[in-house]
Formats: sequence, structure tokens, C-alpha cells
Amino acid sequence: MLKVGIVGGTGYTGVELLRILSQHPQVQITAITSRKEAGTPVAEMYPSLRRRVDLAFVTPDDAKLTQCDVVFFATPHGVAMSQARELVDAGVKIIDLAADFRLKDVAEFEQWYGMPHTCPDILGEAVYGLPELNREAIKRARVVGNPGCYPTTVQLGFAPLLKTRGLIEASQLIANCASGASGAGRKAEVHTLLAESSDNFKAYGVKGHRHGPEINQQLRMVAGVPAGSGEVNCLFVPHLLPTIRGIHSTLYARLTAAGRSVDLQQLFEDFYRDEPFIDVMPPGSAPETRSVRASNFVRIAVHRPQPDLAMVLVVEDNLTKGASGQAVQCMNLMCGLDETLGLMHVPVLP
Ligand SMILES: NC(=O)C1=CN([C@@H]2O[C@H](COP(=O)(O)OP(=O)(O)OC[C@H]3O[C@@H](n4cnc5c(N)ncnc54)[C@H](OP(=O)(O)O)[C@@H]3O)[C@@H](O)[C@H]2O)C=CC1
Ligand SMILES: CC(=O)N[C@@H](CCC(=O)OP(=O)(O)O)C(=O)O
Repeated sequence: MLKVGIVGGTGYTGVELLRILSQHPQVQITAITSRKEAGTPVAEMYPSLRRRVDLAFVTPDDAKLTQCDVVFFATPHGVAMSQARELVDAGVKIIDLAADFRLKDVAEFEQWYGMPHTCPDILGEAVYGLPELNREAIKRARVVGNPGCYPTTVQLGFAPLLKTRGLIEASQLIANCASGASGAGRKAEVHTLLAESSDNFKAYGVKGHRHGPEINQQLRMVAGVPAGSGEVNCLFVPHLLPTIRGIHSTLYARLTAAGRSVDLQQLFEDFYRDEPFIDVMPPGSAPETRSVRASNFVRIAVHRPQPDLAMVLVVEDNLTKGASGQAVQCMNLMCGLDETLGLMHVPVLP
């Protein structure tokens, strides 16, 4: 059994980790932290976990995290990097759901997250935790930077088109993405209030969003071009959906002459044939966010609405494949377990 600690157990990704890990056959949860709720039984705050989780929240200082095999950070940006050195030195594997270990360029991290990076050496060895595109490195990793929720959909949607060079005009990619309000976390923010977000739909971050540099870093990696190269460039526009869970991403890429001769449906089916969590839907499909709710699955449909245009529709649950489910998928790989263990829940519908 793996001894697992969760830092930040009261947030939305924290409670999603608890839902998944409390049903995982190889995990014993040994510590769940909250500074504000220390002493409160977890199941008192989240009755969904009654008879599943018997622990009470403890402060991070009382959590004895160095005795864990794996520690998840479901905390704001900047928390994991402040504790990573001590845990790595104690032989603990770390999975950070925030962005401390995603962007490889320290200056870019500091620009977008507005804080100094306090452990660039660990950032150097950290592995980007998107199993479908980085599986072998994740298996060997001590520290994983779990991807952002939007970047997961954008990378999975564009990867089949980018992996073979020359199929698309890669410098002019467009990603229009929409997320449910749980993507903003449990903290109070005006734009996620019921009266602000329900019966409404709007773009945000239109001057630039921190997931833009993450998306471009990773798409360049997939395409095999140097970091910072303008050869691959994606415009990313996030929108707020009046739902609780779910991301829907609509991606556009102009096809080159070579790309126009490719059967896109076949390309996507071949690319994801052996992936347990990626479902390439039949031609003509329009995947719905509710078809992946509370599951680790991603559904993808590829279309060619014009002879030289590829359009890819991608749905995921932002809290599961977009955060906690993906983190558990990484834990399974890092610990030599079956990658799908504890993650094959059928989505909840309606
Ligand atoms: N929501 C989503 O869909 C996604 C979120 N993420 C990322 O995952 C992380 C967690 O997100 P989410 O669950 O939504 O966030 P929440 O705001 O809902 O929860 C944050 C948690 O962190 C704890 N916390 C806050 N500050 C500290 C600190 N300094 N030290 C220790 N614990 C702290 C809080 O508890 P307390 O203050 O009591 O200690 C709380 O349990 C964020 O970095 C977010 O960007 C990534 C992908 C998707
Ligand atoms: C709807 C909403 O507000 N979503 C969040 C994205 C959540 C996430 O995955 O972001 P990080 O892990 O990178 O913080 C946002 O746009 O800030």
C-alpha cells in the first residue's frame, strides 16, 4: 500500500483527490491538510466522504509528510516549491497540481505567476505530467508538474496534427476553450458567484492568460521544435461556462497541402488507439461535457469543415482529467502500478 498525503484537502481538487484515492485499491491516505479546518473531520466538511475517509484535517506542520510515499499539492501556486526540497531529500514523490513545476523557463514563470521561483534546481528535474504525451519520463520522475486543465485539452487535441511535421500551419493555431466555474477553485471570487456566472457566457483573460505560455511550451515540445520557436504558436482564449464541471475546447488549424491529403479521422484513431482514457468519437460527433463528468476520460471529435481547415472538439472534466484524475494517473505510473487503477469510473449522466 502507498502512504499518500494531500496538502490542501479542503479545495475542489483536494476533495476530488479524496474521492478518487479513497476508492483506490493500493492507497492508504495518511494525512490531509488544511490550515483553516485543522481538527475538523474530513467527512464532516464533505459528507460525500462519510464511511470512506475517517481522518481529520491537520495543519501542514503536523502532517508528517516526510513519512509518505507520495504527496499531492492541491494548493495555490507557490506552495509546493516551498516544501519540495525537504520532501525530495526524504525520498517522497511529489505531484503538484498547481503551476510550480510546469513552465521550464523561470523568467516566464515569474512573469506569469508574479512570484520568484524558489527551487529552480527541482524545476529542472521535474517532469510535465501528461501521460499520453510523456509517459516514460513520468515513470522515472520524482517530481511531477501536473498540467493545467485547459492545456490538457489543447495538447491532446492538437498532438496528432503536430506529431507528423508539415500537416498544418502550426504558427497560427487557435484554441477557444470554455470551463465550468469549479475551475476557479473554492475561494470566493465575484465572477463565479451564482448571480454573475449563471445564465451568462463570456470570454476572460483576453489580454493573455497564464495557460498560454504553458500551451505553447508543450505544443513546441510535441512538434519537436525549439522552446520559444515561432514555428508553433497558439492563440488561447478561455471562456467561463455557467456549469460546475467540464471543459469544452474548440481547436482550429489550417491544413497544408500535405495535411489535406490525410484522413484525419484515421490519424486520430491511430494516434490514440492504445490510450485507455482517450476516446476518439465517430465522424460527425459533437462531444458533450456531461459525457465525461466526474471521469478521467477525454472525448475528441475531429472535423474538416473546409477543405483546408481541421477543427477538433475536446471535452474533459476539469477536476478529474484536468487535475486530480490526471494526478492519480501520474502517481500510478511513478509507482509502477497499472496506470488505470482507481480511475475507470463511468461518467455520471445526466
Ligand atoms: N479547480 C480546477 O479545475 C483546477 C485547479 N488546478 C490547480 O490546483 C490547485 C488547487 O486548486 P483548487 O482545489 O481549485 O483550489 P482551492 O482554492 O479550492 O483550494 C486550495 C487549497 O489549498 C489550501 N491552501 C491554501 N494556501 C495554502 C498554503 N499556503 N499552504 C498550504 N495549504 C494552502 C487551502 O486550505 P487552507 O487554506 O485551509 O490551508 C485549500 O485546501 C491550484 O493551484 C489550481 O490552480 C489545476 C487544474 C484544475
Ligand atoms: C474557470 C477558471 O477560472 N479556470 C481557471 C483555470 C484553472 C486551472 O487549471 O488553472 P491552474 O492550475 O493553472 O491555476 C482560470 O482560468 O484561472
